[in-house]
Amino acid sequence: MAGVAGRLARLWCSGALSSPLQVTRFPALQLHLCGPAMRASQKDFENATNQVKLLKKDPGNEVKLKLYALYKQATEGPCNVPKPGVLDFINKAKWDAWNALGSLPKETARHNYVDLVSSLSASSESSIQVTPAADRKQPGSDALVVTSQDGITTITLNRPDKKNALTTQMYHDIMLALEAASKDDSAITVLTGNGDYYCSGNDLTNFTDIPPGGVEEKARSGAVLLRDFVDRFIDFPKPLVAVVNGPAVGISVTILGLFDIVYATDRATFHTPFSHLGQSPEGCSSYTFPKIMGPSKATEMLVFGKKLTAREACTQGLVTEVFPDSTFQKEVWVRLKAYSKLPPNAMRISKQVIRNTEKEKLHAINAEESNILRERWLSDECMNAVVSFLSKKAKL
Ligand SMILES: CCCC/C=C/CC(=O)SCCNC(=O)CCNC(=O)[C@H](O)C(C)(C)COP(=O)(O)OP(=O)(O)OC[C@H]1O[C@@H](n2cnc3c(N)ncnc32)[C@H](O)[C@@H]1OP(=O)(O)O
Repeated sequence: MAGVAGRLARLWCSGALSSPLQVTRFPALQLHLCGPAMRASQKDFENATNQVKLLKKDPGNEVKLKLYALYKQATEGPCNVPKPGVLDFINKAKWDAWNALGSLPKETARHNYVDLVSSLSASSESSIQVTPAADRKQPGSDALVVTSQDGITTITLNRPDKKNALTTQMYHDIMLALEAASKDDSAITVLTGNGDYYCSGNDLTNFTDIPPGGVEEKARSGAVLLRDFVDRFIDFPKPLVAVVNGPAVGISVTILGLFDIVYATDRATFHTPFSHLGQSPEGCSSYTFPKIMGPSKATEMLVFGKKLTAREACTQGLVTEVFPDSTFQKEVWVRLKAYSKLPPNAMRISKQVIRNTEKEKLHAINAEESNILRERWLSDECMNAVVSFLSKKAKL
């Protein structure tokens, strides 16, 4: 290592690496420096296919056809299926668009697709980062989108029409995403939401999917899932940042105590209405919240369900910094990009020094909270609250 570092230092001082032109003399370095503008890799392409799902504005039929055609050309080559009948308008329009690309090489189609998506992302004022290359298995559904760029892996909750409520599948997908992010080459991992909410907590319809073993079995498997889910946050080895883009409810609030940084828009609120729902705290909040804000403020939140504004949450130490909504995305991502350039191993080790002494305790607390919740889920208080929400009688 010292030899490589020394050689690089000498090259740098001699000016050999100071000009972009001269970089071409070092093919290994060139590999790292060529971005989508020069050549769209398979990873860039995969990432662009994910970015499309996060576009805020509908790009219109013409662009959608163009995207479709380029995608097909990039993945399957020239149009190779029979022309649909004239009355099959939609499929015929798609076929025409694909066929019109003729023998365009797959690589060029891939490149054009990445370019087109990138221009759409820039113009859609997306609240989501423009993010190429992610070398990972994508989650099982569009409800979670994972992207990687500039040393940051971003896990985005993407069910804006349901206020990003967490389905059982999403818990599993978040765990997989954290597992992958812990091993990838990013320095920082971010959790955020798409749309006006950060997250409305546990999807209350999860309670309606009763297995053959009945409600007891449902409560038991729910507690196992909760424990596994929270364990991943306790053990996550890299700096973990919550970019809270809007109101946060339930478990999305409680696990914030396990994050290293929490940035919030001034539009965000923080709400843990456990008593209203006949439930009890999770995500280690029974320990982290009193530690962060003192027992009485924690009681107001966790027992009485007091909803905090972003500024109140910041004063009480749950939120690191609050930004005006109008500049939130810009300011936060500029900040995170700068942090992500810091030496990753140093950041990882410093996090461990800060967090490791508490890990065992947190695991024990998580186990206890999950057990208690298993009982709560079987209570009349909880069942009535869920039925009430599902029959649209009650909201928070
Ligand atoms: C296995 C691990 C278990 C871990 C346990 C965790 C505990 C918790 O997380 S407790 C917190 C549970 N969350 C809630 O109680 C929130 C319930 N939602 C609401 O009170 C409201 O929807 C809202 C205050 C979040 C938003 O109200 P608003 O009027 O702005 O929008 P809505 O029209 O109500 O919502 C739009 C749409 O989204 C659906 N939805 C929102 N939140 C949830 C949710 N948590 N579960 C299921 N569905 C949710 C809502 O029903 C609407 O759907 P429709 O458009 O189809 O009616």
